[in-house]
Amino acid sequence: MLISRPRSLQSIARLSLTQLGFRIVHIPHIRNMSAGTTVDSSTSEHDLKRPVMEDKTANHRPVKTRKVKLKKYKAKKVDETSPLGVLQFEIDELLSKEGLTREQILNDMVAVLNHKDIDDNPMSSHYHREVSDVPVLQIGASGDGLAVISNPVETEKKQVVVVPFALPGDVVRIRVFKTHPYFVESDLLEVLKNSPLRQDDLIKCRYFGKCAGCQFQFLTYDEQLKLKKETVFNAYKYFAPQLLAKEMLPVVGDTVASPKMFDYRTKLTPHFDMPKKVSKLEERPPLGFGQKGRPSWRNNSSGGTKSILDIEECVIGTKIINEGMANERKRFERDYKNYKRGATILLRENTRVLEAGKPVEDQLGEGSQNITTGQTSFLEVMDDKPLAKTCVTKSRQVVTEYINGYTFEFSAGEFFQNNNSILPKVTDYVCSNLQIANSKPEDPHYLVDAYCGSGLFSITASKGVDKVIGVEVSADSVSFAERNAKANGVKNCEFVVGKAECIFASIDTPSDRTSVILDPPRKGCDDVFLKQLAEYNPARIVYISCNVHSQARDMQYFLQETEKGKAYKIESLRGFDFFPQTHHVESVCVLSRI
Ligand SMILES: C[S@@+](CC[C@H](N)C(=O)[O-])C[C@H]1O[C@@H](n2cnc3c(N)ncnc32)[C@H](O)[C@@H]1O
Repeated sequence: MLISRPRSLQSIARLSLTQLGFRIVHIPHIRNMSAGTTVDSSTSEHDLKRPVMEDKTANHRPVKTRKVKLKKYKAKKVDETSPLGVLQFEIDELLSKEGLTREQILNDMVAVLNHKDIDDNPMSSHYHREVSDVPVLQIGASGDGLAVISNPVETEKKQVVVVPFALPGDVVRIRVFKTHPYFVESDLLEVLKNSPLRQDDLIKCRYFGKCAGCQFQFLTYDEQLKLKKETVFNAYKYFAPQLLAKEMLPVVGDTVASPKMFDYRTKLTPHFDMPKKVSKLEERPPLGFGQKGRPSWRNNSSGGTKSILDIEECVIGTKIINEGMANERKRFERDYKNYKRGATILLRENTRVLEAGKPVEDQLGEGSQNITTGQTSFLEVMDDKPLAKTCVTKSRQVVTEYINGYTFEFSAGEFFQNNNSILPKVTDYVCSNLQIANSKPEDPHYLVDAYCGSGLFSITASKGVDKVIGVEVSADSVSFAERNAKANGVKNCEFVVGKAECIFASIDTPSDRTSVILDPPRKGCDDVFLKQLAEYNPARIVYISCNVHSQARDMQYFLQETEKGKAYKIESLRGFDFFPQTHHVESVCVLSRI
């Protein structure tokens, strides 16, 4: 009789008998099947219901129906431009370098989830194991190392393993702890041989190597900038391959450095979880940031071992943010029993220009307080004028930033760029790239700032143009954009609450005299918007993005799939390092009409 089995069961049987090396393998449902059951190959891999069958042997008793419930493997749908989506491209690239195919690295998820070995251990215990002497081959956009190891069960196969805190050229010992179809996740246990890139003496933070926040502290800053340049190039290689093939990409420019490499983050959000099945906290839970796996390579116990690390200071946070964190931790120590569920604490830097002759304390406003003295903590800083910095913890409270001579106010909980040290460079760069070629000073010049937030680019670019129209979906941000324009004496900006996709219906500025700034959220722009943008046909486009992968996808769509987009070229492309010590890169792509 022909036995047709679903693929995963076939592979379970094959694994069990030929590759595990066990004498007998206890797989009762498979033994029954091989006694003559036919399973339609269209049956779900995961939920097999055996039909009632007539046993043609001895006594004609019907075989009882038995339901075999296999645990399902549910692959989550991922956005291609998310870190997991990008990893798929990086895996393919690694496989092609190593002369491997996807079939050779496919893990049998059903076996991992359902199978037991002769000693009744779950099959996952074979997959999830320590592996030593693993050479790390490449580094991905998320800052994790990638390597190839042998499949522990199907020995002719390999596995791609993601190793956080590992660099190409490192040789490491790892523990594999999670299996996915095309890769496995691991913890870095020990670095056996250092990559030439690795400089552990540069590490400033005792939580580095454990905390999910930073990935690059052991690299020189130059190396970090080089890696980010590669990330920009790779993003276009993966998501805009047609542009690469048709030589429509300029050479990626050097990544623009952040003036501050540490002490730059003006916003941090430490959090804590309520332990499961606990309605009242009896001991203070860890308060800090997420732990990246269970690494042990740095051999220290800082931060504890829970999934949230207890973190007292953050070397990339500004000084006043760290003071606020110290205050809020003390307050949490005192009040944690009052919390009924986990929470996030907002820490946002606020800057005020000090008026001469008035006590500083009277000019601070609300902010994180020292719980012993009840005083708002502050830092006095001398810039071109005397400033006081405080740390705001209430999301509706208004905070102020000073950038390139402009003042910006916004709600502490709303979007605003988090590294103010690099913002003068970025705003200058954006302004200089909005200039329309061959225009005379007397020619009118317009700017549309789609996704304008509280007006950062609209206002800083307003001098060079006759009129700015900003669009933003958050009404709160738009009211701040209006308020910021007024406070800075800027009269040529108009802000609209609405979706960027709707802006073009109401824009009446001549397109060949108009430049457009795009600064969308991580997911990028949608096709409807890009089509309308192409139809509008502006003279120049400056696309700023915190996700270079969605930017690359959008650029290919705009230049290849829209009618009028074909009449543009990418003039320049480069990263800005808004987040030193981390893998993040902000990308700026400039388009002009051919
Ligand atoms: C990355 S932020 C940029 C804000 C601003 N350019 C800045 O640098 O401060 C993206 C902004 O887009 C807004 N946004 C999200 N979806 C939008 C949409 N469909 N139309 C207009 N604005 C949107 C968000 O509220 C957010 O303020």
